[in-house]
Amino acid sequence: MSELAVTGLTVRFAGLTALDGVEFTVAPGSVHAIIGPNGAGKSTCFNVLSGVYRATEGSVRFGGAELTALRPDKIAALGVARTFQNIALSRNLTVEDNLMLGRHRLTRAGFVAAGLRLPHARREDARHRARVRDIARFVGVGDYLAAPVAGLSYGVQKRIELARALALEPSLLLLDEPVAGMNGAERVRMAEVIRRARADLGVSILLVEHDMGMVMRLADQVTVLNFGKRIASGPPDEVQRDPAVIRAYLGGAHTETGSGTGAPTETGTGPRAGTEEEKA
Ligand SMILES: Nc1ncnc2c1ncn2[C@@H]1O[C@H](COP(=O)(O)OP(=O)(O)OP(=O)(O)O)[C@@H](O)[C@H]1O
Repeated sequence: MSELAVTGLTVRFAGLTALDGVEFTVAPGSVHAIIGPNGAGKSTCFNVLSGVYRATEGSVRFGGAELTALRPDKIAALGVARTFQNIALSRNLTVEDNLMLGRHRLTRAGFVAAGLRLPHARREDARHRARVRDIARFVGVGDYLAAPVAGLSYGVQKRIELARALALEPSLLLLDEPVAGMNGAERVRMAEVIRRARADLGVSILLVEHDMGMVMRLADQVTVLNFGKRIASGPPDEVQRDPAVIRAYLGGAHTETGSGTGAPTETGTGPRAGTEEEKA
């Protein structure tokens, strides 16, 4: 299992510095959350880690590789999978086919062998389908394998998105707002799946999430960004009490638009970090 080490990460877009010398480490098998007000640089950070954006400066090391030099498919091939804030599934395909697509990098038989249904390609296909069924059951969508994604509820689709990332057999999972737009019961369920992905599969998880209840409950370590800079890091309960963090969330410079956003404090001035149960 590898550690993810981010050092001096800087991203500039024309005149704007979206990330400014950001540093953090995700220990193997841990859950690390990145939080911060809107526009703090969280998505930019995810996009660099998954190869979608290029870093202007700095380094992202994982398993001996420098990720800033690699394209998204090469990063995925190193065992880094991500989910997206907006669901990125093929809506007209079945759940099973979406998960098989997520597994694409692990399949050896080429298109021709698979198309001709040669014996070795058939055996490989059966092996992958069996694993996909296991993963679907793991995230609680086993009953929907044959169903097209389009007709399924939003909460179920978010779990399929997670299953698709797990189908890659990742050692590091990047989760971009996994409970955004979910109701309370769906949030509780997703939190449990994420907890088990770490506990049972040993996957390291980097989480961007506005729901502070989720962050406080799931994360071992939290990094707080504001205007592209790291302003705090540490265990959730420490970070929650950090005056710089409270100021960043209460400062009027940002507009909160997402559900469950607000100060990760219990001061009563900003929305309190409620648990998922409280919100259910
Ligand atoms: N492709 C881009 N081109 C120009 N500016 C960008 C680009 N992507 C992000 N930015 C800017 O970089 C800054 C950081 O944005 P980013 O989306 O990373 O913040 P965030 O913390 O994810 O915010 P949110 O919580 O609203 O998703 C913002 O000022 C944003 O407008």
